[in-house]
Amino acid sequence: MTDAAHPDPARRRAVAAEIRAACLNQGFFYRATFKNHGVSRDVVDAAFGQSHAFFGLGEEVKRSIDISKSSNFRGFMALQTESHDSTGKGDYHEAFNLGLDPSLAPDSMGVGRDSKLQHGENLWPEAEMWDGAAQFKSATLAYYSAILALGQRLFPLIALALDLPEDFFSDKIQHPAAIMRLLFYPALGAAEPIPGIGAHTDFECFTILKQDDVPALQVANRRGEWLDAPCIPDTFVVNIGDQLARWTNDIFVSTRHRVLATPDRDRYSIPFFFGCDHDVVMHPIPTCVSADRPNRYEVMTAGDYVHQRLSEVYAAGLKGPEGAEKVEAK
Ligand SMILES: O=C(O)CCC(=O)C(=O)O
Ligand SMILES: [Fe+2]
Repeated sequence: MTDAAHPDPARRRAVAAEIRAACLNQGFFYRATFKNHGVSRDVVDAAFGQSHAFFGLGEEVKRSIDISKSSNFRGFMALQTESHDSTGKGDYHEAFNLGLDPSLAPDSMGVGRDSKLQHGENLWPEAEMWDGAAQFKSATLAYYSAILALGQRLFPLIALALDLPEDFFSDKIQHPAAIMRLLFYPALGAAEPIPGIGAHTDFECFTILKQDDVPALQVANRRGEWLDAPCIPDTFVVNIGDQLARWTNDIFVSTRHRVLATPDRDRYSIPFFFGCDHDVVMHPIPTCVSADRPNRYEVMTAGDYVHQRLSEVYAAGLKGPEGAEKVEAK
């Protein structure tokens, strides 16, 4: 997949057809990172460089921005804090979560019914604790901005792929509920295998994932068999999330995926979860319902849907910060 917002409509329709085929079948596709996507290699390299630096810090600095100090699920999550796996041992990764930063979009702050969940403060390390704090913030936000823009350019292609006008989603992604995570999967060594992240589907419309060169990601096909999603240099993996699967009346597939334990190498990845504005009412997409395929889902707002998913996650025992029912979780 190489072209995003190509000026030639025929080319855009061709790309959209490729996306449609991928989304109907496996819900996963690869996109070239640097070609025509406005995401520079420097921005990607700097974000990964800063991710290495951050996770290499001592516990004291990382814990200073622990997620328990956030009212909206931002900040650092220590190893095995969350669990997607039925063993309940906790996924073997550390994370740093952020959302749309007030410094990037002051006009989006406080917008919407549950603006706290959608938009709010991120937690950043203090310069007194880490002299690399400013660099960490600027590289992370540069990457966030680049991928936010890429996601906004992907929506018109998704619209075309669904036989909708290209601008169908434009008014629905004005204040996007986009959450990004820096993930660090330390080498397990000889320890008993624990999944890096247990099998799950993502909540939002789609995820734009950048992985490093350590293979560990797997996706389930329709028969439930696990297939490797290899690291293809200079690509993003894009996968459809539950919000879009639901909105498309299950025409698009939200695929289960997982990350295996990495025995002898550390692994880093950066997923970016792109949800639409929380006050959008997810009426079934008109091209996805018919007499033969009636709408399968209750109509609700994107925000209510995310809340519902979160309460399921919390009911399953993931401990959140105070006011957890108000927070974004993965
Ligand atoms: O690290 C990866 O490759 C995937 C991460 C993931 O699936 C998630 O954070 O939801
Ligand atoms: Fe995921």
